[in-house]
Amino acid sequence: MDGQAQCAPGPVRVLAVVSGSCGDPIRESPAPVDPRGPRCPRTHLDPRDPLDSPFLCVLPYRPLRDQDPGPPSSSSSWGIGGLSAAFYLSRSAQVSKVVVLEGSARVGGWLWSNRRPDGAVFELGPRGVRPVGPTGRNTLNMVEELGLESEVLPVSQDHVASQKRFLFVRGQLWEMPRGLSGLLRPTPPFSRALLPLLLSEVFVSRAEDQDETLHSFVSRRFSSELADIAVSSLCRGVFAGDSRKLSVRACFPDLHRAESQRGSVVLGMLLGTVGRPDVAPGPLALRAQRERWAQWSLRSGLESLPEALKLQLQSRGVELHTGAQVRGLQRTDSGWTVQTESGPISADHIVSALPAQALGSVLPSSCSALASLLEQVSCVTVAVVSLEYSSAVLPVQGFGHLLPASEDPAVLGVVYDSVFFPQHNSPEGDSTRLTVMMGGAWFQQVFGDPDHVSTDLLLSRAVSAVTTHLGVKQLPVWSNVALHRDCIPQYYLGHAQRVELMRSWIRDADLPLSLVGSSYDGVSVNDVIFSGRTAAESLLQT
Ligand SMILES: Cc1cc2nc3c(=O)[nH]c(=O)nc-3n(C[C@H](O)[C@H](O)[C@H](O)COP(=O)(O)OP(=O)(O)OC[C@H]3O[C@@H](n4cnc5c(N)ncnc54)[C@H](O)[C@@H]3O)c2cc1C
Ligand SMILES: C=Cc1c2[nH]c(c1C)Cc1[nH]c(c(CCC(=O)O)c1C)Cc1[nH]c(c(C)c1CCC(=O)O)Cc1[nH]c(c(C)c1C=C)C2
Repeated sequence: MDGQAQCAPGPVRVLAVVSGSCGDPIRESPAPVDPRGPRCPRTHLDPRDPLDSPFLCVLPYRPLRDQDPGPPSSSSSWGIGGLSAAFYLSRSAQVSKVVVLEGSARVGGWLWSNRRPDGAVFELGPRGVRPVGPTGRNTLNMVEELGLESEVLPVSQDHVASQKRFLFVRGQLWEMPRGLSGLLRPTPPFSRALLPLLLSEVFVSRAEDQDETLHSFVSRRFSSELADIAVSSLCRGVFAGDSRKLSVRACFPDLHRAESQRGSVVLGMLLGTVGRPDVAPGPLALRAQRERWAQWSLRSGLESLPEALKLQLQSRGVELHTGAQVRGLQRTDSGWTVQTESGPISADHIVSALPAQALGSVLPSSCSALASLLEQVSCVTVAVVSLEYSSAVLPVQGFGHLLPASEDPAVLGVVYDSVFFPQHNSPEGDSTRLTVMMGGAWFQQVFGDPDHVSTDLLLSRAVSAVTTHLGVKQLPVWSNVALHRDCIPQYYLGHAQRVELMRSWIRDADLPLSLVGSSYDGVSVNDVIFSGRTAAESLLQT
């Protein structure tokens, strides 16, 4: 639970600090060499602020009768966590005013869609959202409330992109095992059939330790081969991280709950576990269930979601401010003074959607114990290389492929974007859009300091991965290199306990502060939106 707000009687203002600077500006380059030249002219995306420009969201909050003009307003951009917190706070009748401050110039944080003038969309951050579970239903309910139903692009569970995922292991592409045959027969690159592993897992005893790495958990309960190949790849495909360091409890709480509640992952999956409280599906979420969606996006890219949130917040009277970087936070009798570039702001409560380390660096010295916990949540850097080929070049159809760390630390995986969202292709021709993701936990080791890495090196590494992995001899006709510095938090061993400690420290110190965003309770878009809702609700209950 979030730190409970100790709201002083009288006017109550909530200040949410939300980070929004998202790494380097995009470096876009024409295709390496193509005799016909690039099909599209170089496009320039919205410029982003430098990395050190913070992105702030200030949410003053007070009873309706006690209106306050708040700081001057201007429009700007927020990460999905801060926007969501503002969305859930501002729809409450208890809240008369919400003000959002930030330092960058575009909406959405990592929800970042590169829209080319010819209509093609290249996602630079998330490209698909899952509709399942309480958090998936919650996001669809929000999408509906924002009036975006007609923009939704669903991908059904029967679609080839939902059915087929690949691994690139020992220099070859392998389809991940699925269905009965995948269970009964050994399916390369795995040497053993899965069924006996699943059956024997039921008899493996529970761990005594509080927490365990994903690699150790899966080696212990299933096999070291599964851990080395499948789990290493999975951790790279979700956290861009190292399965030998990531915590099972924090990264995949369902697995941890299955073991602790049922004594077995398999039994937990069959019998179910008690987790997050459920969320009632609205009509769109019910449609997703009926039509068996596996994931969804939006017609103009996922960035439309924060854009619609921004419009919704403005229509509710939320004030949106840019150029108000948080320099520091000081405690006052009634809450906080926030030092910003444009002057100090008073607030009774802060909902922070800054990355944990950024929040740690602006807290006052009286909060040093909390700051040192926050500073332990580090992030990894990912190079996202978008490539467009002029024709259908893929030898296989599916979602994409991943590589275990042992295969190639540099390349995490390749997404076959044009397979599952052909609506985002250029309207002309039969092009193939791919995204190569590189670096993550191995970025420094492979590419060195992100400040000094060359765009050409990243581009040529990505193009050669596509050639080697997929046998594509053509060169791309268009490309874009984006370096996302510190974009995915790593939930290392002990993360969940650290987050509990942060929140109990906040409670014990009566600190009017809530923690929102990908640094704490899950990195997916659904998790982050849900964290905004949880923080808003727990604040409104206080
Ligand atoms: C390449 C990529 C692919 C992804 N794919 C998926 C997917 O397919 N499905 C899915 O569900 N999720 C996906 N995610 C995860 C999801 O997009 C993010 O976890 C989520 O958008 C984070 O939202 P947020 O509001 O917590 O953070 P954001 O605000 O979006 O980001 C936090 C930003 O704060 C900046 N910052 C750092 N220091 C400071 C400071 N001092 N002051 C201010 N700002 C600072 C950082 O640069 C960082 O970019 C992906 C993420 C990435 C990067
Ligand atoms: C190769 C790197 C990455 C790819 N996607 C991401 C990275 C770092 C980031 C990412 N992908 C997903 C999430 C959200 C998780 C969730 O709980 O919804 C994030 C933060 C979704 C996802 N992608 C893959 C899996 C197994 C998942 C989990 C949910 C699901 O099963 O759909 C696999 C995968 N990711 C990438 C590729 C190339 C790939 C598999 C072939 C890219």
